[in-house]
Order: sequence, then structure tokens, then C-alpha cells
Amino acid sequence: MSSLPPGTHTQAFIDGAFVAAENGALFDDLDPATGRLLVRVAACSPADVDTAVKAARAAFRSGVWSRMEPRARKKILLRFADLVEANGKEIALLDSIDAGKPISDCENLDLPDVVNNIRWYAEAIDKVFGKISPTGDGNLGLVTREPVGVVGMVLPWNFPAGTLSWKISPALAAGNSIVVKPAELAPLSTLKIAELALEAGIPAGVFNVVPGLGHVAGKALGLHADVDVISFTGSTEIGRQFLRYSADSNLKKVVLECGGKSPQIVMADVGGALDAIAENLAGAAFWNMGQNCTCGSRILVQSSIKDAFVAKLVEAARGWVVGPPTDPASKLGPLIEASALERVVGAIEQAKAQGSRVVAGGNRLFPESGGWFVEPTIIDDVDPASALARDEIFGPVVAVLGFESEEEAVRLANDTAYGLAATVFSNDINVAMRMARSIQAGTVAVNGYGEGDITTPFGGYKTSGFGGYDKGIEAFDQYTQLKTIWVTLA
Ligand SMILES: NC(=O)C1=CN([C@@H]2O[C@H](COP(=O)(O)OP(=O)(O)OC[C@H]3O[C@@H](n4cnc5c(N)ncnc54)[C@H](O)[C@@H]3O)[C@@H](O)[C@H]2O)C=CC1
Ligand code: BAL
Repeated sequence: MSSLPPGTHTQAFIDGAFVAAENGALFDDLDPATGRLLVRVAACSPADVDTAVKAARAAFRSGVWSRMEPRARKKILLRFADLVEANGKEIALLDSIDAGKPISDCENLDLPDVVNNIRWYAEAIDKVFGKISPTGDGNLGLVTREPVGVVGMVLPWNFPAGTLSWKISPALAAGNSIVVKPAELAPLSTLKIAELALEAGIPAGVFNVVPGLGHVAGKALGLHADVDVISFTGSTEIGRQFLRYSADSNLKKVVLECGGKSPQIVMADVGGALDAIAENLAGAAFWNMGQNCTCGSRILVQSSIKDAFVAKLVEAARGWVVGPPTDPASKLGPLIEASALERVVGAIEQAKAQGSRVVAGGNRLFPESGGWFVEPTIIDDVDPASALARDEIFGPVVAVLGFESEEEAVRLANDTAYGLAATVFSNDINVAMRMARSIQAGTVAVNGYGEGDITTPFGGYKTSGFGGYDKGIEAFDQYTQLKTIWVTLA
């Protein structure tokens, strides 16, 4: 068992200092690999959230960051990225232990992305201009972009540092102050990154962190009357809550990135590519233990090649080795919490009872460890109307369904309340593009699972998203306010 790095922060970070919750409260942060207590973390109350928002507002009003020249903010943010990179191993270890994520993913995928994301928005900010509108001679219309003010961020646990970087990078680059509520299931990397932000020169009060429980600290942030924007990633159910909080408070802007049930469609014309596609889709389904909003949890295969494909998928699943998250050989670690294990195993049992066939995995692993490990699982002949085909399972469980025609594949793909991502595999570019245009999803990948990169906007159709985008230049839209200055010329 690996230990937390010495000096791991567990207190709130408010106005440039680590502090206990005002009432001294703590919550238990458990180790997903053992089920035992990892560490106790400050449980911020509504009063702590209010203190953090006040610090953020004061910093914003002072102009120390919000009115700093963009090129000076850029310089500090680039220093911040360098510090995150220099401390990358420690941040990766925090996420691996805290969230049960495989250390090789944290070190080789998540952390390089975090550093790149901060740099990308830092580099962009002194290149984003306002405009002069096309008026007649009697007027001058200036359209400028201003930071919105105080941004609240409520985060998930599945990519703790990664999702943080999607949100803080554009918000800070644009000149806002932020108050971050990390998930109580994995708050530790956020606290380390806040320390590095201060060290890089981001002024006290600009970057605050209020760890705590969702229905206490998250709710207080959502309802706070002096928060201008909330950016949330998590379940659709809690996303809806944030819309209610906004309606019940100050009509703050709300940006939601919620769940998905992303279809992966394999057309029969792919011919000899079946091995590579099976490898790719095993990764799409099992990466991060399937705890991924774009998880390829539904594979739709044209019936004439379904049996051949499933055999190859079963073979590919063998490469997804489950083990302790901090072991570099592990490709899968445990699920995040006991209730997740219960939900995932329950979904497998329900599918079996409904006549589906478990063709790989299906069981809990290493129960003696106390951790919440489960085998990568493939379930064939899944009923399109069943929960397994329609609901987000958030575990390493993939449902395989057959279809006859392109039209049926698109109908099945869209037959869900979600619309976050999809992939189409076809050797016919006309088929692939027709399907890409017909599928209701924020990201449709063609001939290879993927979420795009930091240059592409990421958001969802239907109940997968609301109000804006993470990533891309478009993310600046939610963290800036357009202002028109209309000048009457004499
Ligand atoms: N889109 C995604 O990447 C994610 C999707 N999910 C989905 O949500 C399911 C449940 O996972 P959870 O961790 O319970 O997600 P969640 O939506 O409950 O938690 C996400 C964040 O919201 C906060 N929160 C929880 N209840 C709140 C409330 N009443 N008011 C304000 N903030 C609140 C949490 O503290 C956390 O920071 C997963 O099984 C998965 O299906 C979860 C995490 C990430
Ligand atoms: N797939 C990365 C972000 C998320 O799951 O929310």
C-alpha cells in the first residue's frame, strides 16, 4: 500500500492560506483500494464558503488579477504550469491513491494534459480581442470582453486534476477569481494545485478551495448570491440542482457537464480492422474503470459481424489487468466507493436476470483487500430497453447490442436521455459522415474513440450538458461577459 506524500494538504485554502473549517469539522476520505480511512479533510460549512467567496470578490474588485495586463497574467500562468509539471509525480500519486486511478494513467495521460491545458489558455489570453462593430459615421460600437467576476466550480472525482484544469485554466486566464469545491471522494490534488498557484504568483484570494460535502459546501456555493457563474461536472441529478440553486438565488450562469451513455457503432464494412477496433473499444469501455463521462459503455455492432467482433473484444479485455492503483502494471484500479461496487455488480446481475449473456468478467475481485475492485465485464445480447443499455453504469461494464441497418444504428444511438459522445467505425466516409451528423452528441469520433483535445469544445446534447463548454476557445465565453460601449460621435 502506498502512502500519501508528506505534507499532503487537508485544510481549506482561503485567501492564500490553508485553514481549518470554521467549526473544525472534518470528513473521512477513504482509500478505494482498501476501503479504509485515508485521511480526514476539512468539511467546509456555508460560513466557510461565504468567507471564500468574500475573499474572491475582494481580490476581483482590487483588480490585482482581473485588471492585470493579459501578458502579465500569461507569464504567471506559464510559471504555474511549470510548477505543476515539476510537481507532476506528486499530483499524480495523490490522484492515484485518493481516487484509485492507475498511476500509469495519472502520470502519462492526466498530468501532461493538465500542464498543457494551463499553458494553452495562458498562451491564448493575450490573443483574444474585442471588436469594433460596423456602425455608421455617427457612432463607435466597441464590444469588449470582461471577466465575469467570481466563478464557483464544483468538481467530480473521476479526473480530479484533469477536470480542475479544464475549468480553472480559462477562468483564471480571463481574469476571474475562483472558489473550487472538489469532490469529497478525491479532494487532495486540488489542494496541492492551489498551493502551486500561489507560489507561481496568482495573488491571494484569486484561487480558493473549499473541500466539503456536496449537500453542504456545494449547495452553499450554488446558492451564494455573490457567485456569478457555476461550472459543474458530475451527475445529471445534481446538475439539475444547480439550475434550481441559480433560480433560487441570483440567476447566476450555470454550465453543466453531466453524464453519458456513449454509443460506439461498428459497421460491417470495417473488414480486417476488427482487431484494432476491438482493442480501441476495450479501452473506451474500461479506461479509468469505466468511470468516465464519455465511457464507451454501449457497443452497437452490425449483426453480420457481431459474433466475430465479440470474440475479439473478449480477447482485448484480457489485457486490462486489474490491480493496486499505485502499481505501474495495473491498467484498472478499484471503483471509487462501496456504493459504486454495489451498483455495478447489481447492474450485471440484473442484466443476467433479463437474459443477457456475460461473456467476460462479471465478478468482484480481491474482496480480501477491502477495496472495491471489479472485473472488466462484457455483456452480449443486451435488450435496448434495459437499464444496462440506457443508464450510466459508471463501471467497467460494456453492453453489446446488434443492429441491421444504418438507420437502426442511429435510432438506437439516439435512444437515450444523454448526448455526450459517440464513435462511428466505417470504411465508407459517406456512411461515417451521415451518421456523425445524425447522432445527437456533443462529440462524435470517427474511426477511433476520442474526446478531442484542449483545442476542441466539449459539451453535451440533451441531459448531458447545459449552458456552455469545457475546453476550446469557446470555454472563454462562459468566463467572460461581453460589454458594448456605444459612443455617440459629435
Ligand atoms: N460527468 C462525469 O464525469 C461524472 C458523472 N458522474 C455520475 O454521477 C454518479 C454519482 O456520482 P457522484 O460522485 O455522487 O456525483 P455527484 O453529481 O453527486 O457529485 C459531483 C459533485 O457535486 C457535488 N454535490 C453532490 N451533491 C450536491 C448537492 N446536493 N448540491 C451541490 N453539490 C453537490 C459533489 O460533492 C461533487 O463535488 C456517477 O455514478 C456517475 O454516473 C459522477 C462524477 C463525474
Ligand atoms: N472524460 C473526462 C471528463 C469526465 O469524465 O468528466
